[in-house]
Amino acid sequence: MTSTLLRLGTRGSPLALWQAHATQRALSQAHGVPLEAIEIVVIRTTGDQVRDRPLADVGGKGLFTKEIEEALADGHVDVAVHSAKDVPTFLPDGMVLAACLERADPRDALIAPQYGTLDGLPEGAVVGTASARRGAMLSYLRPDITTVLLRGNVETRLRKVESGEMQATLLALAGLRRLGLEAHASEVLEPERFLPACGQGTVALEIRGDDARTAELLAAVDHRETHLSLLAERAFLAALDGSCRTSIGGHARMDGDRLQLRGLVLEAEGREAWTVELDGPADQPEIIGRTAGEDLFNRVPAGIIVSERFPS
Ligand SMILES: NCc1[nH]cc(CCC(=O)O)c1CC(=O)O
Repeated sequence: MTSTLLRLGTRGSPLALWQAHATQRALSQAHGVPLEAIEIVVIRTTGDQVRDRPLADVGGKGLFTKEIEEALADGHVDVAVHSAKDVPTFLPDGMVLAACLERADPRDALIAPQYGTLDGLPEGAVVGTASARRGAMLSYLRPDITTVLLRGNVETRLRKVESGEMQATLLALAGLRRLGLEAHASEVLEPERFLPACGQGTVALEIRGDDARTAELLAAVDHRETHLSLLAERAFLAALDGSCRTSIGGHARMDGDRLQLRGLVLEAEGREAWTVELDGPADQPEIIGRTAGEDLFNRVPAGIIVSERFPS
């Protein structure tokens, strides 16, 4: 019998399981132990049980992470494996993001079986999404388009578009790839035009802040560029104090020893957008993120940014 080196907590959705298995593979390789030594523990979350309402109405961020963090706090698991994009801006006390796997493609993809591209969608087309950012961004670029709520897992969403219930949807390219569904992407949207969510495409590993043993084990799989980018993107979000009701995009990438961050806040209906671009030394991601966030915060009119800590 193999003894357990680490226990990974994850949701049970196909995407979450892919992430847990990727983490398992990376850790098993890095430490020269069999896959079975890295145990995967599936945990059901509140977010998994809500199908019919916008997530923001159920209580916003944390719906997909709370129960996993509880298992982490209780010591039932050593690591919580998350899609970085679904991790709330402010972690519970005592928890830290210790490591990131190498980022996959962070771009959003349009799935429009009949029309192909955003520009090719007919006047008044109906596009489904559950993301405030994607809905507002679409309206900003194409004010004639109607966005409707589209929830459910990736397969369910694709089926609704294929059946003609709506003309298009938008999904993360990374998620489509992980599920082997990339062929459904009819257009990949460049960050310059359609800024992804902070953390999109990144798998983040959360641990108890006082768990030095796990921190050391995870250091072996940490991808530096991804980690620095995530720190910048999350510091940007924190400075804006944004909830998932606020439409915020953010994307950082490294260029040599510099880190470049692009950030965006949209008015909820996509009537207006405010953008920021900032670069700085790559080893100061949090300063870059915070400075960019504060700059936008000062330029965006009151009422546009909904606070996560003091929800309205
Ligand atoms: N909110 C759900 C979610 N969380 C992470 C991904 C995709 C994978 C990733 O961004 O790492 C998705 C699906 C989507 O937005 O299309």
